[in-house]
Amino acid sequence: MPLPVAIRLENVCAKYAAVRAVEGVSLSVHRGEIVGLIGPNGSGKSTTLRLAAGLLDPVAGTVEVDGLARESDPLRYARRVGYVPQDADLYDELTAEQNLEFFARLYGLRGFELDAGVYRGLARAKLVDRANDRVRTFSGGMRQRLSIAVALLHDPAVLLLDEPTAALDPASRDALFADLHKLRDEGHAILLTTHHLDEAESGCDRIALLERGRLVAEGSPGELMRTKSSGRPVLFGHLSEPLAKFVERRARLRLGPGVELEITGRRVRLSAWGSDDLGRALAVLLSEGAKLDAFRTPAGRLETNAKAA
Ligand SMILES: Nc1ncnc2c1ncn2[C@@H]1O[C@H](COP(=O)(O)OP(=O)(O)OP(=O)(O)O)[C@@H](O)[C@H]1O
Repeated sequence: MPLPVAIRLENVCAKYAAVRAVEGVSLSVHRGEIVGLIGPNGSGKSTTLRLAAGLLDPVAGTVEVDGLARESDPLRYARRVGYVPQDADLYDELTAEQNLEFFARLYGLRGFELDAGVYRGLARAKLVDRANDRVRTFSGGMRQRLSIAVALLHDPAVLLLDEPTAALDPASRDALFADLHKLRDEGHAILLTTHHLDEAESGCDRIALLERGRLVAEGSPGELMRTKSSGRPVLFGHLSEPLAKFVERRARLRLGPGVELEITGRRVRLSAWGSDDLGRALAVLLSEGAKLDAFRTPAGRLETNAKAA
């Protein structure tokens, strides 16, 4: 029997001035479950997460954690939610311990509770032996672990992560998912966004697919594979060096119709209508100077196709 629902979005809509970013999304995440929000750029993933975090007010619909509507008690709601933004909100010039202490004080921890929270955070982030090192000396994986430990300082039931793997290499990404699986098994409800279908497929219990602000499919990775597989070839890669924005723009101009290129941090996803087109697109990317460490095209894996949907 599934554990109770921890976070529930019911028919939620969000706008930025005239831009309708999320339209009528209903989604629940149970305790002991990891749900991955996927979708193309601009489909509303981050906005949905910000709604769930209580950082953005919906223009319609309700958002609840453990049955508590945000508007009824915003402070209690905030205590139940941990949010890890895309760019880690850490202080580079402070040490790991000082960062944890700073945020723990903001959460109102004092005395023994404060000391215990900071130590638990260091242990959770596997940074006990780096407690006194400044964050600016940390790798992407270490920063990400520390950000998650900060988000969990007040022991929330719900953990929300925006593109948590964007700046991670494949080994750190796998380590992150191992940590998330442990948190899930401890009973946390986890909602995360990703561009990468392969990691949603292997790391999440359920996937929700957004397109143009609407939830267009939801289910286990297996279910979505059966209903949404389009056979469109896709390639996942990892850049050994970040791609300059102007190079990315130039490559996009040359890629031609039907080719989709998504770059998140160092992670690359390229898809096209056919294998030949995909090969040509890869050649364009490489000729523009992209340095891909590794790439793979998982045959028969979950792939969505916004144009054909
Ligand atoms: N602060 C903002 N002001 C105005 N429009 C915004 C703002 N943030 C997002 N939008 C718009 O809202 C829509 C949804 O954006 P959102 O960032 O939620 O999508 P996303 O799926 O997370 O995209 P990405 O994968 O690129 O991060 C887009 O049209 C975007 O341009």
